[in-house]
Amino acid sequence: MNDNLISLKGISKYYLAGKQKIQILKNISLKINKEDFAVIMGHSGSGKSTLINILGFLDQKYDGTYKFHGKNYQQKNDNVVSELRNQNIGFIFQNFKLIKNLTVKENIEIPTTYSIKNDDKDQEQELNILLTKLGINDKKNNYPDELSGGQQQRVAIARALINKPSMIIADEPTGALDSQNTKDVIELFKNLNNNDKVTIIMVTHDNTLATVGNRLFKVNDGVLYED
Ligand SMILES: Nc1ncnc2c1ncn2[C@@H]1O[C@H](COP(=O)(O)OP(=O)(O)OP(=O)(O)O)[C@@H](O)[C@H]1O
Repeated sequence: MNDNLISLKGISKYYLAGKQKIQILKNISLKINKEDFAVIMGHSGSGKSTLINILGFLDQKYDGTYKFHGKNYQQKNDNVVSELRNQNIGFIFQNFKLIKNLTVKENIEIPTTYSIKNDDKDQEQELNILLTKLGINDKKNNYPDELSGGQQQRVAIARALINKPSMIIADEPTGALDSQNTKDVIELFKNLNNNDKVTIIMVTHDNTLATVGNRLFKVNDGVLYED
């Protein structure tokens, strides 16, 4: 199967520094298929976050063409793009980005506030399945501060998965984790990719993770290479 999910053609991105236009991404072309687990590496400041912000529809200001499932969303209004993001993409960050004064359960349910309402009972069941799968079912009513780093990242992963996204974008998801938790997160990603057919795009600085996916990309000074 070679089902195309993402197609970038000639993507360039510029920022203004005073009057000077600085090119951050340089003519990037790329295809990612549904079954891919793509790892993106590169030096600090090379443009990785800029690239995944575009892939995740967090940034619509770029030159070139981005097609998702064969469709171009660059000119669509914010509501259409938010819905697309909410229903298709789960985001995971290095620092978890959990909300401190919400419980684990409440944090995970945040994305469902904006989606078409499931039956409350279905949602509760869905949440329990997810928490059990991630080994944090006993932490449902705890606050993020009461959890270890590895547990907090699993909460963030549950939040990313609650709407059943077709794609996960993970920016340094293991950057704040020890080696055992890193292994667990990668195993989970592999499982999601293999069994649940979730596309994974993961940025990492960790050389030991270069080969965990089936695709390896390197960004060097705004230019993308496939290894
Ligand atoms: N809003 C902005 N305005 C101006 N320049 C920016 C902006 N955001 C990013 N940059 C610049 O774009 C370049 C690429 O940044 P980006 O965050 O994509 O790098 P990165 O590869 O993700 O780095 P890191 O590994 O440190 O997270 C950097 O030189 C950065 O300073």
